Amino acid sequence: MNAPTDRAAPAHPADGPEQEPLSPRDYATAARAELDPAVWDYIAGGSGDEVTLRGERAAYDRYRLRPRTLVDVSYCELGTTLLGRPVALPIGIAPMAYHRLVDAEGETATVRAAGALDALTITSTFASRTLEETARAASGPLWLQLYVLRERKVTESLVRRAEAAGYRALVITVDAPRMARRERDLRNGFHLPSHIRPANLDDEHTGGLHTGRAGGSTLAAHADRHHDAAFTWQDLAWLRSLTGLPLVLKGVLTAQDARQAADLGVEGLIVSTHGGRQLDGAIAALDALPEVVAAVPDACEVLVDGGVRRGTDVLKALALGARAVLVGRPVLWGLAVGGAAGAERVLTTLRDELAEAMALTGRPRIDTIGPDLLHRSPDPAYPLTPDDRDMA
Ligand SMILES: Cc1cc2nc3c(=O)[nH]c(=O)nc-3n(C[C@H](O)[C@H](O)[C@H](O)COP(=O)(O)O)c2cc1C
Ligand SMILES: CC(C)CC(=O)C(=O)O
Repeated sequence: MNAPTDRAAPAHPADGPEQEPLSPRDYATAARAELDPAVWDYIAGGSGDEVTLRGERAAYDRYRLRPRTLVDVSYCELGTTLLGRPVALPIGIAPMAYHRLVDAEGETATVRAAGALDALTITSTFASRTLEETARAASGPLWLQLYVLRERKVTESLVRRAEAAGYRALVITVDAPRMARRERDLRNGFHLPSHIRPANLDDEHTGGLHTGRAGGSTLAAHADRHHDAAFTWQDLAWLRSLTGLPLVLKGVLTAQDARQAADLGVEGLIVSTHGGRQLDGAIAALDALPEVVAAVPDACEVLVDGGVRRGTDVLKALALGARAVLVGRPVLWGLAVGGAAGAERVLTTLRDELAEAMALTGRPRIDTIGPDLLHRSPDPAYPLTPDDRDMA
C-alpha cells in the first residue's frame, strides 16, 4: 500500500483561481470572478421572477436514471446526424448574442472550440463577429439564428449571406417578438461597451446600443425597435419560399405549434424557453419535449436547450426524444475563463460525461437510449443552491 503523502487534499475549485475548473459549474464560478457584474447578470439572468430560469434546472433533477447492467460498454458511440449531416456528438452550441462581452476574440473563438469536437454551432443574428468571419473560422457544422426584423430586406440579406457563406440551416427564433423584462439588466442599465456591436447589421440598425441609463436596457430598447412583433405563420411561409436552406424554429413549447410548423415543411424544432429569459412562468423545455416529439413526424428533428449542465442531463433529454441538446451559458463561461481552449474544455467535459453516463447506464449507442431509462421521481427536485439561481 502506498504511504500517505503530506500533500493537502485538493481545494474545491471555488477556493482558488489556481485550481483547474472541472465541471461547467466550476467554470461559472471562475467566470463570475472575471466578469463585470453587469455582464455576468446579462448572461446569467432570466425574466421576471426567474421562475422558469430555476425550473429549467429543476426539471432535469426530477428525473432519475434506471441503469441496465452487463452490457458491453467497452466502446460508446456518441455520433449522430443533424438534418442529415454527421456530427460527432449530440451536443451543440446555442445561439447567443455578443460573445465579445466575455472574450476579445468572441464568436470565432467559440466556433473553433466547437470545430475541435466536430460539434454544431448556431451563431446569433446579434453576434459580435460577422457571420462570414465565423464561417471562415468554422470546421464543424454551422447554422445561423435569425431574428426576423421589421425591415424584411435586412432578413432577406442575412439569408443570402448565410447561403453564400455555407451555413447549413436557418434557425428562426419565435419566442422573442419582444424582449422580456429582465430586471437585472434594467437595474444595471445594461448597455454594450463601445467596442462591441452587432457585426451582422449595418449602422442604420445598430444605433442606441451603447448609451445606458439606470432603469433601462439598451438591448431591450433595440429589440423593441427592430424585432418584428407582427411576424406570423403566414410570414413563415414567405421565409420558406425565400430559401432552400432547412428551417428550424427555436422556442416552440406546444404540440399545436410543433404540428403547424411541421405542416409548413419546417425541418427542425428547438424546444426552448430561451434559457428562462423570455416568458417567465413558461413550462420547462424538458417537460415540453415529449409532447413536441409526439406531435411531429420523424423527419422533423427535435432539439432541446436550457439548463443542460451535465452529461446525465444530455442523456435524460435524449431519453425523452431529443435528437440533440444545445448548451448556452456554459460555453460563455468557458470562453470567459480560457478563450477558445476554455470553451473547448467545457464541451469536452460534457462529451466525456455523456460517454460515462452511457457506459454506466448500459447504453453504448444513441439509438439504445429511450424513455425506459428514466424514472420521474415523486420527490421534489433537490434543494437549489445559491449558484443554481444563476443556472450554474
Ligand atoms: C447571453 C445570452 C444571449 C442569448 N442570445 C440569444 C440570441 O441571440 N438568439 C437566440 O435565439 N437565443 C439567445 N439566447 C438563448 C440561448 O440560445 C438558449 O436558448 C439558452 O441560453 C439555453 O439555456 P442555457 O443557457 O441554460 O444552456 C441567449 C442566451 C444567453 C444566455
Ligand atoms: C440581443 C438579444 C435579443 C439577445 C437575446 O436573445 C438574449 O439576450 O436572450
